[in-house]
Amino acid sequence: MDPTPEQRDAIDTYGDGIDLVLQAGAGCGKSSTLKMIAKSDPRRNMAYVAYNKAIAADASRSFPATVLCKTGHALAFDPRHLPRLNMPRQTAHAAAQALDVKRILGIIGSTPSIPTDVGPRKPMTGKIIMRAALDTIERWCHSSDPEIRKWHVPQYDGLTGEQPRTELLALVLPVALAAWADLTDETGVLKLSHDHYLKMWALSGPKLQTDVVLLDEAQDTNDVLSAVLLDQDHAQRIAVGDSAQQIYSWRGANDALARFVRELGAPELTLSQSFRFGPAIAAEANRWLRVIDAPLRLTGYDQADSTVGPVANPDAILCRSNSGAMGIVMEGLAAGRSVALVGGGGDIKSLAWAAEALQSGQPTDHPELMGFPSWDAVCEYAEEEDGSLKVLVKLINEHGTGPILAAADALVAENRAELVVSTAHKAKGREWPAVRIHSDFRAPKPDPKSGHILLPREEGRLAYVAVTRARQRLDAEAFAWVDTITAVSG
Ligand SMILES: Nc1ncnc2c1ncn2[C@@H]1O[C@H](COP(=O)(O)OP(=O)(O)OP(=O)(O)O)[C@@H](O)[C@H]1O
Repeated sequence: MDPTPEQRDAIDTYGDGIDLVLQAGAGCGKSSTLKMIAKSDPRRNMAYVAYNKAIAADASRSFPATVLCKTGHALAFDPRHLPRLNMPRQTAHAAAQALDVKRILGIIGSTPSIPTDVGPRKPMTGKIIMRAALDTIERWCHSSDPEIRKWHVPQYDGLTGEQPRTELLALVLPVALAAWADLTDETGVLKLSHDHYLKMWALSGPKLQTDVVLLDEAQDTNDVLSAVLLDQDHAQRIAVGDSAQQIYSWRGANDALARFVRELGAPELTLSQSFRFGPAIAAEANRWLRVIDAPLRLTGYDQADSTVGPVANPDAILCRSNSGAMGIVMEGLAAGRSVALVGGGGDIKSLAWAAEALQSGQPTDHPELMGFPSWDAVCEYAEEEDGSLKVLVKLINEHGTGPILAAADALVAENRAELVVSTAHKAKGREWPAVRIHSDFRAPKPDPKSGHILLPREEGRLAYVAVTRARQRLDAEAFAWVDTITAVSG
């Protein structure tokens, strides 16, 4: 295949031996370009860093042998971690007992409680404190910060006010510090996770034995990994991705493409010729790129036939939330179709179990619901907000948790499904012939101060990701509100 002028430019700039950023729009032949680069220079060793195992395995099969294809975790892995990684699954309750949370906090007798934003005090059992401490360690592990600090403790819905937050920090931080000390101690008792050894590796200041580092999907990279790769000053550093597809900043990921430009002064090249879809879908993508003020515009492939309009039987339906996706799964099952949910039913099951616990008066350590003392408090809170909690409450109050759990158990594998349902987040990197966007992507409400219809920029990027998953037919009726947006935030 002949390189396009943009691909030629990328190969030539690589040949100049300088650090480089490659902004590759959806379906614009990013992998092909990286292979062209690797083939242009067979004498140098390259390390291609993929964002998941499947992509690393795929790349290992198709890239030249000079390219080592691994995830960041695989680069960091050391077999000495195996016994701690292979420990049996440890619940927050078991971890709290193993670490003896009560001893760390000097708790004698009754369970401590903290105030909540919605009124009643919430009992903080050892299990809940441990869960929050482990969440804190996870957030810190994703950062490039050398020490655990209070900003690593997640913001939990229902516990965001000053007093709840202060009291939460006083319980969680000492346990997080003790848990990390345990995890780094060879005789420790807590189960190790992949993020834990990645952080240990990063803290050791590793140097990769390679001439070139290629970071893929760089728009959503945890700082812990970007910092290691930026530090490889003996190597030529290349970041590849699409800043307009950054959709995981809410989980702490950052745009490493921007970091490479800022910190290395790397020039930024663009691939804008899409080979995935034709001009109609490219136009839909460009509407969103315009809304979010992205510099990129896609050119549709003139040899691909694509249409935008109602699709009766899509291959995939993309949703904003897990609960929205579950609603579609249940509709599909009720209509007698075989349905797959990308990523499986685990997320929705744990939400349903957490709701069940609250409904029967038990506390839950599920991060989305742990800030609430009761199911009524969740419902009350959801009334006032307009996000995913509202969709969850509606789903659970409408169907009950039993049918939701049964539907999760009735899911089939994607290759056996008549319909694939996915959140837009989990559809990252995927494509289907015919895609419908679900109506749980809601139009933003007017901002009370300015009157603007204000769209958070990351929501606009998510919409761009969603519409660009379609190859041939796109039903984006649910995004009819795109033209009403008058401002973006974030
Ligand atoms: N220069 C080219 N001429 C013709 N077809 C091309 C060219 N470059 C890439 N393609 C085709 O485009 C399609 C997508 O390419 P590739 O797999 O490299 O993209 P990708 O890495 O999946 O892109 P993205 O990550 O943006 O989805 C492939 O079918 C590939 O053969």
